[in-house]
Amino acid sequence: MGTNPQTMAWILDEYSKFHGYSPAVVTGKPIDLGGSLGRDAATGRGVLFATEALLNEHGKSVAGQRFVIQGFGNVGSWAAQLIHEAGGKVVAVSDISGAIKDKNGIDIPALLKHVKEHKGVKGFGGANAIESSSILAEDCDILIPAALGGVINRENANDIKAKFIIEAANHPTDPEADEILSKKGVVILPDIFANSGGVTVSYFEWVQNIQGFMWDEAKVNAELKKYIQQGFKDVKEMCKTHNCDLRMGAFTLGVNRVARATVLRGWEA
Ligand SMILES: NC(=O)C1=CN([C@@H]2O[C@H](COP(=O)(O)OP(=O)(O)OC[C@H]3O[C@@H](n4cnc5c(N)ncnc54)[C@H](O)[C@@H]3O)[C@@H](O)[C@H]2O)C=CC1
Ligand SMILES: O=C(O)CCC(=O)C(=O)O
Repeated sequence: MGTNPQTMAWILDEYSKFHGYSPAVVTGKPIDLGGSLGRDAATGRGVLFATEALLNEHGKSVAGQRFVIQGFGNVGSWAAQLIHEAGGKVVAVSDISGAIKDKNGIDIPALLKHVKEHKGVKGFGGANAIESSSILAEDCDILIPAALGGVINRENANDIKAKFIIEAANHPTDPEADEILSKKGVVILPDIFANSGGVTVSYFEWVQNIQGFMWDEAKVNAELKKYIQQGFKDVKEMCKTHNCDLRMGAFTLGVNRVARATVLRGWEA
């Protein structure tokens, strides 16, 4: 949070001063310095693909669903834009400047223009201002926390009306809230899967850097979609095998992969 490609350019420059030009040392760089096409949108695009996979599993699609998004920076604004393009209705949005709501769906291209000019959602004429503190409890089908960690906790978990939570931020849900929401039947797509589009395309950026080659954006997006869709199937498989929720399924899948590699290298199980 609070960083951008310029920040990554400075890290590249500092490291390269001491070790020679080393583009693969940091990801999320500007395109002109070895960044990957599609990295800017990747976390939001991954959120869209992951949400589509989850909704399909429940016999639904993004089109027509009502979304609330907390955070309108890199992740939140890209997620909003792509969800809007896919026919989803973004009914409320917040950022550090304030929160806005329109139950008929916010005009996201107009909001993006407003945010570019005014550095925040506050004052957007196409929706009503609401209290920032109420954003997580707004009526919707799908809640996307895309700002800070720890925002969903035992104080507010019972007020949440969404049926699905897509964890675009890192660690937005406290363990106590997880338990409360699970009892309410809310399905949570965990951060380590839901926001993995970012690190996946960062991995693609590293692959391109070490090969000294650049993929076009269509290839980046197509590879990302493939990985997210396969990842969802793998997590679901783990959930079936261990009769657990998506968070436990995702953790079990990850830990198993590392454990298997460790044992194959000759370490004791
Ligand atoms: N950018 C990426 O590729 C990835 C980001 N993430 C996570 O996603 C989250 C958002 O990251 P970015 O969008 O990159 O950051 P960013 O700095 O571009 O945007 C952060 C947004 O959150 C808003 N915000 C800050 N405090 C807030 C508050 N108290 N209430 C409401 N909104 C608030 C800001 O106004 C801004 O709109 C973080 O948790 C980050 O760790 C996770 C994976 C990848
Ligand atoms: O781009 C990356 O390598 C990781 C990004 C990420 O996961 C984050 O910003 O939290």
